[in-house]
Amino acid sequence: MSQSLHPFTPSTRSVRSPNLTSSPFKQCYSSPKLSLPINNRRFPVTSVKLSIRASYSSDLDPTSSQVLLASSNGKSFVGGVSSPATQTLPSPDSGSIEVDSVTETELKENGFRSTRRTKLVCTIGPATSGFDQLEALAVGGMNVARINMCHGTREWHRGVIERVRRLNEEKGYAVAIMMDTEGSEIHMGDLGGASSAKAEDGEIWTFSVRAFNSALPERTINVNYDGFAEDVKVGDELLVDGGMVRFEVVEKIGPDVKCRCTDPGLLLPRANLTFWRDGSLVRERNAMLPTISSKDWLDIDFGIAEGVDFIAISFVKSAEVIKHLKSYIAARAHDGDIAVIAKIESMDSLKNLEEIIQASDGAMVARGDLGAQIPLEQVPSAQQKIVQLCRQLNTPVIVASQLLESMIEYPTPTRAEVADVSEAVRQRADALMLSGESAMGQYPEKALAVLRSVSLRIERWWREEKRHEAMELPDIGTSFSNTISEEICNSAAKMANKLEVDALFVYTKTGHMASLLSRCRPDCPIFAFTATTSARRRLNLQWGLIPFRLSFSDDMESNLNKTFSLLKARNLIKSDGSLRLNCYILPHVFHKMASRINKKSEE
Ligand SMILES: Nc1ncnc2c1ncn2[C@@H]1O[C@H](COP(=O)(O)OP(=O)(O)OP(=O)(O)O)[C@@H](O)[C@H]1O
Ligand SMILES: CC(=O)C(=O)O
Ligand SMILES: [K+]
Ligand SMILES: [Mg+2]
Repeated sequence: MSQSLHPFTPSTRSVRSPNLTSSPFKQCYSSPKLSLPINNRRFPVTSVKLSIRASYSSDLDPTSSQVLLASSNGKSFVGGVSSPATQTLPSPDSGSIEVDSVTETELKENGFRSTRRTKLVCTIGPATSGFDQLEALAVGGMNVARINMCHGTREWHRGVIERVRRLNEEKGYAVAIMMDTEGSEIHMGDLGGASSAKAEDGEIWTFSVRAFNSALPERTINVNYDGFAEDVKVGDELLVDGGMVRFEVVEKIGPDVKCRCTDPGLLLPRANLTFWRDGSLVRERNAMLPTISSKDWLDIDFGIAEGVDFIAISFVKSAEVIKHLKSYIAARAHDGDIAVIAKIESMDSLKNLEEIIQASDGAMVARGDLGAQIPLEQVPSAQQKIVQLCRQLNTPVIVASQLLESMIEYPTPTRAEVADVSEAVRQRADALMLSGESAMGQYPEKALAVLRSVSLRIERWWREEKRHEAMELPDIGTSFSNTISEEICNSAAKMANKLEVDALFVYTKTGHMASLLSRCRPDCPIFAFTATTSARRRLNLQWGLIPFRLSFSDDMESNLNKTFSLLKARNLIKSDGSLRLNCYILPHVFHKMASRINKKSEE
């Protein structure tokens, strides 16, 4: 057998764990190759001494997460590709491993190191809600399907959720579902059922808060916010969708506001409205509207009942609302957690950015509305800042809106759009999102293919040319055990880059260790083995993680044996065992070392 294992241990053998005596660990311990960076600035011995006692007595379960690096010499993949559609899926019992069939194909075709790291979110609308259309997106690399509660009925969304779930079950995908709330900002009504309306230069349109029982009169738009007619003034500028269409307020007649179109364009149902006075956004009483409206709460109940994986909250203003929603979900969601995503799309959210990101399980740079609230030229720097901060605070981040806007109508993107997508990938956002391109565009699959190919190309470029500037990652652990996890992941990622290994393996119950590894953005993909289907789906949003579902125990040796035999059985590694493991890292090895050092210094 050509398999050889080299552990990541100090040169002394006395740290050997008593239960690690049989194959494959025997071999590991016979040829230790690496020495532990004990003097590493990031893992000072003194801090180990100070806090080691606390770590055993408190929340740390040294075996709850385990990290391993794997290398295959780039040759250990078997070429045979099984079609996702025809593959027989193992049942989710303890003797099986589940991985997304698209990823599996990609791993077999391209090798571990060439898998896509940037995750892709597609908004599902009329253009993509059918089973076959959803399947085409799944095949094309959709990791998360987003449903926007601004549009459609709950019944309609329920149908989408059911189809995505069926797709996952029948065809072996792991597409997660994100529900996006409407929020209570001002928006237009649904255009009386029309899919769009064209506003021409100079035309007079009526924006009204009246309820119309019959059909809407011509050139009339319903506004959802009762205070609208009172709050606007003659001379104000009215921006639809952040400036896609512009009007000037010319007259107010009771509940009706007459406006002249100054920038013509297409009005879409439920488009967002903002009004500006003397160059500033007017935020009258609407600033007092709740972040989560009564309709949103009903939608949230719906999302919990349907077991969605993520709930994205529109127009978040502070961390309070996120905390409130998380406790609401914790009290109600029985089937695993639902992650809460804060949409950064208002001035308030920028003001309270750090506390919002701290409180959330994820964030979205919602550039559509953000660009209506701050000057457009400030959106790129806001994006960069949000993406960086999210990574520093270990919160996954999605870059959303208008990435490939022209592809709603045309089959190829503009060069500028490709450059925009590249920039988001280069910033190493966790995920990119399609909105109208996939919801109601003419070329949803093509748009997704562009996101995929640009992501792959930029990621490769950056690996090959080492373009990435190192980002200072601040310590975020709030307890000693968290700090240990963090340091282990930082070191593992560093080693993985240096040794050019093919993958990092992490066994993680909650996904926390996996996300700490993802935060380091290593050069190789991270195989995250997790015990539940819901945790696996949630990991789908994070950069570089390849989530597997696998039942595992606290016995690392049996986990590894099981993982390798299951990966071999799936043809993900060669059956002759030629996958070479360069090294592995186990938290309890660190702990043993730490306690030894502790003892020694006491002697
Ligand atoms: N479920 C749906 N039913 C009908 N049309 C939809 C649906 N979802 C999206 N769309 C269409 O796709 C467009 C873009 O979708 P997206 O979800 O990005 O809308 P948005 O209203 O701009 O987003 P947000 O309200 O979150 O800022 C929408 O303006 C709408 O026309
Ligand atoms: C996605 C979203 O809500 C926005 O861009 O405004
Ligand atoms: K929304
Ligand atoms: Mg928005």
